[in-house]
Amino acid sequence: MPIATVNPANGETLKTYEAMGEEEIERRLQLAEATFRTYRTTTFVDRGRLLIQAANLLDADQEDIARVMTTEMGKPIKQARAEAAKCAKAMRWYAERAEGLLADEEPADSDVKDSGASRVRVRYRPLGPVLAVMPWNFPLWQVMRFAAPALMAGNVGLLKHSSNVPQTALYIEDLFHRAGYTEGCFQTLLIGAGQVDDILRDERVKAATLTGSEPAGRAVASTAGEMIKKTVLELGGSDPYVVMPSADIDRAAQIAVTARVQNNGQSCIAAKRFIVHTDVYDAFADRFVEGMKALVVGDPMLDETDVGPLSSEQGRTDLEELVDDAGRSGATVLCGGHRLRRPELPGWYYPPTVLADITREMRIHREEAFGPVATLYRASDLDEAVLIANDSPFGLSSNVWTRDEAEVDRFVRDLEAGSVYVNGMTASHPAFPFGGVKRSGFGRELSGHGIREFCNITTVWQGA
Ligand SMILES: O=CCCC(=O)O
Repeated sequence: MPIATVNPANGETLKTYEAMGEEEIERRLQLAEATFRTYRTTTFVDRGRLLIQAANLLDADQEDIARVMTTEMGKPIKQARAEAAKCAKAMRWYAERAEGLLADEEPADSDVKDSGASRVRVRYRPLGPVLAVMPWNFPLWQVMRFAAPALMAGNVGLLKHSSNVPQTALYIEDLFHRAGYTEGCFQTLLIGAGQVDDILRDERVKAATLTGSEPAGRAVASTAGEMIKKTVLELGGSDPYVVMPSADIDRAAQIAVTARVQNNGQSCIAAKRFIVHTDVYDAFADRFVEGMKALVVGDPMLDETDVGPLSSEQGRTDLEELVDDAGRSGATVLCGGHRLRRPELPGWYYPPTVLADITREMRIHREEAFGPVATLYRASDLDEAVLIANDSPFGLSSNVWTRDEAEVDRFVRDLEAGSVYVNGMTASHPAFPFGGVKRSGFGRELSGHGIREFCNITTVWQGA
């Protein structure tokens, strides 16, 4: 894939970039290593000051960077502004808390004594240059939620961003430089996917984090495994959204629409499979379909737009194929659907779609639908709802709607996912761990768990 900005709202190529060659990559790796040697010795106060400055600059740039993101990948402009604001919030969150999150830990006195020590401490030390392979869907947020904790922990970052968001990738590097970070603290590598493997194998790169597709995750994890390097993987999701009879059905249906179409339906934590108790199935389905039909699909630069184009023609083709496959196997299209009903706009649009009568044989039951397409399932009771919810290779997040605390306990006990959101939709927050199980990946981002992922957790044992 060429490194280029191609506007998904009209297919126009606006800017192309040459991939960096071996010499430039070598220069940047050397710089990362050299910078780490000194940056690792800076104080939390110094690091926090830099990160707050970057957050302030980002706030000032909000409208400009929002427009760049929308131009590069098509998200509605209001959501792009919110993404920039969320990044600044996470940067401040880590700037203010990293020292506490990484404070030395002291084991219990009895254990210290038992080990024969006079004192034992656990210290979180940085690892070194970390390679971040990031996706286009939240082009600023995905990077910042790695960069903010990594930089606060004393690591330095190397970014391989998705090839369709080069201007956003370059903006992030520039943002950190303008904030006062030395050049090697955070560098964007404009490279193709084929150049990642060599960089990951380089001894100077100590760890990697990847958010993206399962094949990309598998490739990075397998090289990292061979090289014995730590990785965090955040891959796909096909999150369940379970609605039980005691729920507020109007609200559950209203939030379901947002949960499915946020970011034009291209979010790993978007609710994708709607599993509804048979007693409230019809009521929920009517309201949900009504909400999906009412969405404004159109130019993502307009404030009134709810759903813009998909990020690429291939992305739309993939989604169409999933929907067509379901249709051929007997799914009922409650709204939206196949390409003939695609809105007649020049870009890569796809209409908000709801499919019912889903069976296990359909590809859409097992695969992630990366676009505004929802699948509806009917469950006869809680046990069946859990069975359907867990019948997926993915386990990123989950959503349940019920006012019955016993049911909440059952869902929390049994759902195979990295989080359970009750009476609300999944939304990442700097303070809460984010990540999944099964083929959604491993490791956690955000919170104290996220910042400790790329630390050398060091036991310091002192004798008498
Ligand atoms: O695509 C997955 C990440 C979405 C988010 O953190 O809000």
